[in-house]
Amino acid sequence: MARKPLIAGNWKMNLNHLEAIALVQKIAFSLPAKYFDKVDVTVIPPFTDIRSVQTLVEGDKLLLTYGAQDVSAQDSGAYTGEISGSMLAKLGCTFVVVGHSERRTLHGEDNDTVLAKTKAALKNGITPIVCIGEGLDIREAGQHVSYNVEQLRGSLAGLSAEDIAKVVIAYEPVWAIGTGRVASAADAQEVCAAIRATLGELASPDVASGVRVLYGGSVNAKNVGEIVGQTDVDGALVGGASLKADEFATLSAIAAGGPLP
Ligand SMILES: O=C(CO)COP(=O)(O)O
Repeated sequence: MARKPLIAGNWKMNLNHLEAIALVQKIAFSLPAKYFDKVDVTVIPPFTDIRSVQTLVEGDKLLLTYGAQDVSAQDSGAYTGEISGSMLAKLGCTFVVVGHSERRTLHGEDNDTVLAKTKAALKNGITPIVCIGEGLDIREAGQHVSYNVEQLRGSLAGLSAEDIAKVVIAYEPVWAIGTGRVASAADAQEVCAAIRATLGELASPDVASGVRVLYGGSVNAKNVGEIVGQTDVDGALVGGASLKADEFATLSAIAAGGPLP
């Protein structure tokens, strides 16, 4: 099944709502409509920027989409500081990142939490981008494939094939995030292929062939072509390079198969 590449820019805790508007305008200007037939492009700003991004995207009928970096596992109630899936749906979010390694590490999110948040996204019609990835110790011990397969199984445990068909998976080796140390294209392919095989077991080969599996970790305009050229890599979750309009537009164009803007 042909899978349309997805380039998702995870801004992390960067840019206020005014800076967000400026960046989205620049990206949209740099990436004319013709590219969007061949690549889906989404920005994932902090919560406080989303309303402004929504107003801009809807007002100017931009073709890029947007999402959030996290979602509560709860529907509503006494959960100070949490943001619900229905709130994000109301803001027009297409995607939500779930289980990013920074949340797994800094906020103690385990697979059960990630699963609950994945369900919260699905319940509200938002596509979860479920993140998995090994640390350097696991990679050096040669355990990365089995580690990622187990993390994937835990993060999707009990979901129906119909639900699995609606998720995006992001493989982000922790040692490659923000370090400038990108996994080789072969490394990315090895784990992404194992992810797809596992999705085949959890759902069906047919479902697995339609699910987008992204790579993330020091992706930039120079390395994105080789990475998304791999059979089982369907795009990228981009951190640092997504904060620069020109670079993000260029790498999105490369993922679309060109030409460069
Ligand atoms: O964590 C990432 C995206 O979610 C990757 O970040 P960098 O692209 O800055 O390495």
